[in-house]
Amino acid sequence: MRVYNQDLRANLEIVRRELRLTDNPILHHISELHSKDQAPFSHLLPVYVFPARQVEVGGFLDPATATCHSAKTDEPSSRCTDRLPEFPTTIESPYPPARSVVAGFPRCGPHRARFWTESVWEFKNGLESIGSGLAIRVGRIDDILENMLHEFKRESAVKREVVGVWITAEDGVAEKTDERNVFRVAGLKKIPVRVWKDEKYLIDDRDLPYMTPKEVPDSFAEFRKTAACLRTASRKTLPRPASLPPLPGRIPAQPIPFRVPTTLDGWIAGLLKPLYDTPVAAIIPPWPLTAVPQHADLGGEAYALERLKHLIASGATTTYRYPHLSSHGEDRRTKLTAWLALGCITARQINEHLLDFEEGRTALGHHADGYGIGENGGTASIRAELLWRDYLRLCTRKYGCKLFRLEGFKGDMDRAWKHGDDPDVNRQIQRFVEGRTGVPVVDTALREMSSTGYTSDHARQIAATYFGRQLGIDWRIGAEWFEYCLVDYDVSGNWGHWQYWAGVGNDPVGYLNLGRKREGNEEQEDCLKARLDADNLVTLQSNRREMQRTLY
Ligand SMILES: Cc1cc2nc3c(=O)[nH]c(=O)nc-3n(C[C@H](O)[C@H](O)[C@H](O)COP(=O)(O)OP(=O)(O)OC[C@H]3O[C@@H](n4cnc5c(N)ncnc54)[C@H](O)[C@@H]3O)c2cc1C
Repeated sequence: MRVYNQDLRANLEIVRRELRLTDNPILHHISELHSKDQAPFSHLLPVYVFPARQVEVGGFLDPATATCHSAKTDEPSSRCTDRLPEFPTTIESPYPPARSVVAGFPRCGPHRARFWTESVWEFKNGLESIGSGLAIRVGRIDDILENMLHEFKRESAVKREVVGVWITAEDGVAEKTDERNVFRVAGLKKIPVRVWKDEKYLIDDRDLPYMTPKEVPDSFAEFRKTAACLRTASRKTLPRPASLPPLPGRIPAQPIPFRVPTTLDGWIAGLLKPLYDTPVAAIIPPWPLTAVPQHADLGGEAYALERLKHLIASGATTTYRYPHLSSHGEDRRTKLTAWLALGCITARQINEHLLDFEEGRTALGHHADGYGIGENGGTASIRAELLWRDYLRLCTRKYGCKLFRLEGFKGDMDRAWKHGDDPDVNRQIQRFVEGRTGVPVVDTALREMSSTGYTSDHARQIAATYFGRQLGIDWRIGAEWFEYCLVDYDVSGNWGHWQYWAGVGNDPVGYLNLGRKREGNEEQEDCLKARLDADNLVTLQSNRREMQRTLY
């Protein structure tokens, strides 16, 4: 009989878009149990998987696992082991390329890939600072889980077992499939799975008045009524955990044929490498050197909080949405979305900071206009915008895969869409992607987005309206292009808005007439002035002059 000197009972946490320590329900709960010595496990293993269906992971294929091919016969001969192969090799990924369904764009472009990696890495550093760590892997969540559960128990002087798998719920269709697969894999080993609520939104799921997703109204205005007072609609944030149970000693490695790096630079290089080889990389025109990117921030929780504090201290949260006041430029928009999308910060953290400022509870922002005098137009607008995020997420919950259907939530089968198989339409798509449509305001938005990963809400609306309603092209291609470009890509935010502006989503939407092309593009210029408030245009307009020098 085998004698164990000590049991190792590990809980496995599959980390998703909750890349933060503060206001993190799972970590808060574990930390509480750990501090009272009540945790039902001795070790915690947080695991993050870069999903192969969303981001190209070919840059991590390990040549040492390649199948060697004879130069003459080109037939597989043996598994390569510890030396570089003599003959050309093929390393096959077990996963299909991460490409969009309609147009075949890579699903995640360089701006997001970098920001995402930085955010994961900073989360890993944060976990290490409180006694834990993070195993970062690539592939499919269920494959990694299966491998981990299998390898975990391998020969050891200590009895090692995984006693639970925890994961946070998400509403996207593919994310739901991942969840089901986690249940399947863990179920085969009789390991219980616990699904936690996603708490990065403004209004907590438990406070919504709907019994089922079907009850979510098809109009934002209607939904808005569910939270009469947005200031108090949010729950309290959770404190940063003081410490966590340690990692189990031996952590199963990344399964072949991949090998994962041990540095941030290695991760970024691995994710960017396949992108440079795609045709898309070659067609994006260069960003004019003198133009200032509006979103040049780094990924990770610390940077998100720094940005939020800066917005409050500078008074930008008070002047938000007031185009004629003095805060032109960089701070006209919060630019918090990329962090929100990855869960580096939560909407309720933003709300809580705004409340502290409005009530003068902390010294932050005490020199700024609006300090200590209650809600103002700016802070109220930010809350209203954050509610939009909540709403779009609930629409995804309600409509599932209809989010990606051409006929949209409305099921509008009457519209005749143009498709890329027509050569003329294909050329229009190409020009849209390149930011060379000939409509300056659209081109400015598109080129800013592809070059920097960000453009403002109004600029996005204009580009989406132009593509979906003016050109009448299959709007999903535009949505897929945005998915590639945007640093703040979020499945509900992007696809929900594209439906809306293409006129197949919820809420009746006004038609944003960008005007026909004509001499001097005066109409577009007027439209630009009307739709894009002075805000980011200080940057955008000076960028535009630079761009037009390159473009026209
Ligand atoms: C075609 C199109 C595609 C979009 N794709 C995305 C996307 O992939 N991911 C995404 O998060 N948002 C998306 N949006 C919504 C919006 O454009 C961005 O949230 C906003 O531009 C982000 O900039 P910001 O952080 O400076 O936001 P601000 O304008 O400063 O707003 C503050 C916060 O409110 C939220 N917010 C603001 N405007 C909206 C809005 N219209 N809808 C929902 N939430 C909003 C954001 O979380 C934002 O961080 C899209 C909009 C359009 C028209």
